[in-house]
Amino acid sequence: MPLSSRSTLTQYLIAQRRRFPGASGDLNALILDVSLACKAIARTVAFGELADGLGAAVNAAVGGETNVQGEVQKPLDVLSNEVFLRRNEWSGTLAGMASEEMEEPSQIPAAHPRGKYLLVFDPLDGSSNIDVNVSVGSIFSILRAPQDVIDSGRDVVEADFLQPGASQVAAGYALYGPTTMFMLSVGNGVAGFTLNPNLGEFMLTHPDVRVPADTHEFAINASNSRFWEPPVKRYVDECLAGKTGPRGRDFNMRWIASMVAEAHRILMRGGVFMYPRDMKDPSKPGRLRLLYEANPIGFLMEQAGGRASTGRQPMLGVKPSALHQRIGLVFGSKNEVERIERYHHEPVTREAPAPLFQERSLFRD
Ligand SMILES: O=P(O)(O)OC[C@H]1O[C@](O)(COP(=O)(O)O)[C@@H](O)[C@@H]1O
Ligand SMILES: [Mg+2]
Ligand SMILES: [Mg+2]
Repeated sequence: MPLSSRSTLTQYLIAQRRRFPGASGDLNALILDVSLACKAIARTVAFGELADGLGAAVNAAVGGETNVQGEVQKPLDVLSNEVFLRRNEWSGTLAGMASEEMEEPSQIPAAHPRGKYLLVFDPLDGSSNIDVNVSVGSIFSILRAPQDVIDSGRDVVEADFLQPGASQVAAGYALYGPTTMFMLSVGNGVAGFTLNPNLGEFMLTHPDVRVPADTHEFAINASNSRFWEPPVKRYVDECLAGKTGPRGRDFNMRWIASMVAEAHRILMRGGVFMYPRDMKDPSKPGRLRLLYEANPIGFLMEQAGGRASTGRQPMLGVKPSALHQRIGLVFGSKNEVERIERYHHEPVTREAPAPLFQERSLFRD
């Protein structure tokens, strides 16, 4: 059956599975469970201050609790994490899960069947935006469990998850915006689905998402400019110089403070996003997390013809060293990301800085 805008996520997955005649269907079952978790979170997010049990405290800190990142947990962070765990632990497709909100990997309870995949997620990205009613989302990455985990059915440990982004079997996110969307790649391009609230179904509305190679839109938290490394300063200064600078054209800037929403804008119309490594806190080589933010978004970008990088090397080639590892992240339109990488590899010469870098930078120290 050919796919159309009336196709559901299930129908799309069935069509994808035909590429692998021997496939068990476990991956499809897992993705459908993830999409169900996202629907449940979408409902809660949509109720806002009215959400049951959350009430006016919807965005207050949970009794001052912090997660493993040392960041304040909101009730919706905790609730979304629970929804992901509960929705996915029964499917029989998973060997284990890991999340931004849990220090250690989560085991599939002994009474439940275990499977061959690992699920890693940021249950709510951009949660500081909840109280101002700005888009948030859930990001997920699916890896194959190491063979000995599959064979023995043993408990998972951190090392099982430390696989480069190129090993992802599938990745995606749900965006809880004016409409709820589910963006997915199973390694065969990127497809986008819009939640039909009447049917409660994700419908295929964006069958083949492509990121334009060029853009005149960039996104970065400019309040960190004094901590940026020279290649990032140079790139931003050149964008800001617009028509009068070396780029010879004007750029627009965006910052939503919700990475998943920025990624969505870039998938839809191009752009470049940067949360680069900087000198703000030497103990943190970047703000965003490799396994459940940078890698899944990087996978989608690359699958849509864009590029994802640390600034120095392709993101998907990085071998992770820790479950909650942070990393500098640059992604979006291919030609711009490649330019930023080039700036990182060019030697910084004090005598010949980028034209506007020292004299006319709007973001000078
Ligand atoms: O506070 P800043 O510097 O604007 O950072 C915003 C960034 O933090 C994040 O919200 C981090 O994600 P979480 O909300 O999952 O912790 C990103 O989505 C976003 O890009
Ligand atoms: Mg996040
Ligand atoms: Mg989060």
